[in-house]
Amino acid sequence: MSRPTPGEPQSTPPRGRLVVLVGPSAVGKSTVVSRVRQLLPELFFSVSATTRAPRPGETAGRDYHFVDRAEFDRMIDDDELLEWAEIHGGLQRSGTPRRPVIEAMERGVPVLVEVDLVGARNVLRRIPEATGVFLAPPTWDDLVARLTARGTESADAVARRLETARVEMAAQDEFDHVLVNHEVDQVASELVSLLVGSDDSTTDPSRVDGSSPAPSSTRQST
Ligand SMILES: Nc1ncnc2c1ncn2[C@@H]1O[C@H](COP(=O)(O)OP(=O)(O)OP(=O)(O)O)[C@@H](O)[C@H]1O
Ligand SMILES: Nc1nc2c(ncn2[C@@H]2O[C@H](COP(=O)(O)O)[C@@H](O)[C@H]2O)c(=O)[nH]1
Repeated sequence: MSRPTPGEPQSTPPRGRLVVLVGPSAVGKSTVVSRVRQLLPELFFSVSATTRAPRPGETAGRDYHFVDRAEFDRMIDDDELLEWAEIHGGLQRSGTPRRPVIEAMERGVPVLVEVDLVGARNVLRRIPEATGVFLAPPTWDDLVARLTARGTESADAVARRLETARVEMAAQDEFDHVLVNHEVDQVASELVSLLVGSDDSTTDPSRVDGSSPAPSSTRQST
């Protein structure tokens, strides 16, 4: 294997793309993310730290790093989080460990971060090259049906999540893409395109603004 000679510029891989996924509770973010992880095994999915308890079926280290409030506060104090937020009116705190995200991008690996609205705004402000994706339900009634059918929250928690959802739905225009989760496989493959660049606008001479063309289920939000 040949080594670079001293002084010779070393080639570094292009930074991996960072996609920030946001959407109201029960729109299907975790379901879509699981599918994306199957379709794109090289993906780095950012595992958040959270103070909430695991749901049935969730695995520590895969779905979340479940930590207590003291450990979460230590992570904030030691500046280990790229962003963090109080979720659902302070019911829980969740945050994105910074180092793994930056290191994966520097290795050229695509990165997917799933956060709430506050977290998404903070990541997009701190890392302007990131692509913001809002996952929307087909209709408000579909969202309510998914949340209640999941059956993981009390009636109070459902009401609080729907309050948060109204605020989140009103913010969808802030994002680069709005994907409507009619069908998990369709949305997952659109996210894969955004992560690995088959949407690359440089291959489309009709685009002169440098922006990415919209994937097929992207809705122009009004
Ligand atoms: N395209 C879809 N069509 C019908 N049901 C769906 C679809 N996508 C997800 N679901 C269902 O909706 C429910 C909520 O999905 P999921 O838990 O993935 O949502 P989430 O956005 O991650 O929620 P939260 O933010 O509360 O963690 C689940 O029961 C899931 O099976
Ligand atoms: N700001 C952040 N928000 C996060 C992070 N990880 C998850 N989330 C968001 O929290 C809510 C609730 O999620 P749940 O799994 O408890 O139902 C949802 O909007 C997630 O996107 C994070 O690291 N930072």
